Amino acid sequence: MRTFIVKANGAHTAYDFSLKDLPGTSGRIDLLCRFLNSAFLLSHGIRKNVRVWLLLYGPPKPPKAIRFEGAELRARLNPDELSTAKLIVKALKAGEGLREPAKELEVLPGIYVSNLTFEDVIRRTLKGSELYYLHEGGKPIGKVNFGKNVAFVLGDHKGLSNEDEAFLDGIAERVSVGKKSYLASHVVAYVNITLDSLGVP
Ligand SMILES: C[S@@+](CC[C@H](N)C(=O)[O-])C[C@H]1O[C@@H](n2cnc3c(N)ncnc32)[C@H](O)[C@@H]1O
Repeated sequence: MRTFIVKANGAHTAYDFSLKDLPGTSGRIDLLCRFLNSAFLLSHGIRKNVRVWLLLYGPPKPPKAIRFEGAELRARLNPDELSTAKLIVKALKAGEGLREPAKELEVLPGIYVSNLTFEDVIRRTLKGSELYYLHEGGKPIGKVNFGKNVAFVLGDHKGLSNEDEAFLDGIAERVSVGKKSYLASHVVAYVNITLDSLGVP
């Protein structure tokens, strides 16, 4: 099982943006759409062994956590950003009335929304997976011995904050796919393909 956790510090937590201008109005939800597509899509199918947590921390009411489960997804993830953005909008609308800190609401099969924090999600994930933080300065990915259940944390276009990094220190090994800073959606595609070649489920 592969889990990808992306912390999007500016991504809006309510549907107060324009689908016609995602990069300019949503706090970069366009980036999250490309991330989801790279995490799940194969040429003719979907990766059922993938879970993605989107942690949205932008205005007006952070946090919002949206979980996508490959094994349960029925809604079509298409390569275009707009249809993926509409799934995120659906989740944000469904989560508007949520008050409980830990309750997850199923929005569509395989898509859940909650008020879980980044730290909550990391703690949950640690119970069943080895945790890695994808970072340019980390250990080269080819030198890591991965187990069966692996989880990776990534930042958005601005990267993780010092506080987020301090929280991960000691609980997540830093792993790198190269010295250059790549787009998060490219990194997740590279990690998926590398894990495929290493035979990691
Ligand atoms: C666009 S990058 C963020 C760049 C941002 N300027 C920074 O300084 O962190 C988005 C995320 O992709 C991951 N990433 C980018 N390049 C990477 C690399 N070479 N190896 C591992 N992870 C990488 C990191 O998790 C990063 O936070």
